[in-house]
Amino acid sequence: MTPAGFEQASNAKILIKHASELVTCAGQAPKKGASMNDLNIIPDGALLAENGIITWAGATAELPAIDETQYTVIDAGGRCVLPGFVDSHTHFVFGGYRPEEFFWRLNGTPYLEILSRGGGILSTVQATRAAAAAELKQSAAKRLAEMLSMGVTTVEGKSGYGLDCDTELRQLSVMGELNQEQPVEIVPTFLGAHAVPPDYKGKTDEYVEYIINQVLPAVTKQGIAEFCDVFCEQGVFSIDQSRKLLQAAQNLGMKAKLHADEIVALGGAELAGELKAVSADHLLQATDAGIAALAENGVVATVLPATAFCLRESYARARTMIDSGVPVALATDFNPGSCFTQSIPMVIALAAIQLKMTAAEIVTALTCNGAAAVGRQDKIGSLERGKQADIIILDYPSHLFLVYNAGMNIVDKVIKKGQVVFSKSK
Ligand SMILES: N=CN[C@@H](CCC(=O)O)C(=O)O
Ligand SMILES: [Zn+2]
Repeated sequence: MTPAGFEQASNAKILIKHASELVTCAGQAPKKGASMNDLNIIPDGALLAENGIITWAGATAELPAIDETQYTVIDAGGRCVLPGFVDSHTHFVFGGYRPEEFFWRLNGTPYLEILSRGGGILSTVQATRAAAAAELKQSAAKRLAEMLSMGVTTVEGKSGYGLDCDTELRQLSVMGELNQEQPVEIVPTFLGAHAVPPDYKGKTDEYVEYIINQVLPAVTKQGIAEFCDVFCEQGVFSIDQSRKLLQAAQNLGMKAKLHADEIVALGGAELAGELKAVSADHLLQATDAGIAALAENGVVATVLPATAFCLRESYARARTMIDSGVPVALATDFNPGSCFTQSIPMVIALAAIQLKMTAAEIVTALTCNGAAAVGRQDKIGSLERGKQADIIILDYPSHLFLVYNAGMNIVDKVIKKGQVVFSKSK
């Protein structure tokens, strides 16, 4: 496995030809309802890119006349080519680990009980506060490299393990630096309202005021987060507290996301609709009314089946969401507690088997709908003229193998902005 140097010239020209399937995912994004099955596949497809941007996509037989010696030429040799995956919900910058918690949960201690006893998220907060930026950066870089090898070309990353101004800013600036230094594009999200820190125990309203009055302004002043998120959950942040915080963030120009209806049906999906949040995530317990609110307001439902699996909870009703016209994205939720896996193959397997999504819907959910969940659908998520050349080449001829070769990583090559940044084969 050879991750090629990201520092290579980005003005390189690249030609990919003879893709058995060029899965373009072209068209309006996000896709919803039946259109989530529209992958717009070009058989025996080809693609040209220059300066990191796709200039042409079509059938190999119709390639424009070009001087191939000026291009990096990749013959896909009858394999499937598709847009890079967007992992639109992760918490990949953190200190410490919590393996013991996984087993407490398996033995019956609920996730929220561990948190209310001062463990869970709060134990990662302690470890993250104690970690220097360089240490956080080193472990995060390794996690990004693992994601890249599974075809992830863009990842959303959340703060939320500081719960104080300094550490939240440190997590976000680590993401900013990594964004410049390695190929996986990072979309930073401020999650200061991830839990109530010990010094504010029993004073959640005061903590929300602290976030609104002190931390949010510092984050926006530095311009280091695009989204603001909140863990809207029973015993964590209420609907009213979440609304107040997200409205304050929206007033400062940030876009909203919510951890919604994960453990308890609190009405987070309805709040996401009311606020016209970009995405509502988890949604294991979302009600019919909540799903209707997402559909009416075009909120992307980011479904995280690996978390439900690791928590042994019932899965989000992705089928109902799709059939109700909600644009659905899939993501890993990689974090040190509820879901310590960045495995895209696992997410795909769970989506097919447990969420009953089709292979095409899964590809849509991980590409153009994932792009919409991070507000970048105009730049990434599909292979069409004008979009960024973020591309995956599989080991096999069809996207169906992503599901069929259950739980396996079948990504052979990853191209980011027109450069080969990961290659399993020569
Ligand atoms: N549920 C809230 N936040 C994370 C878990 C964070 C943690 O347990 O460290 C999630 O999305 O699953
Ligand atoms: Zn999360």
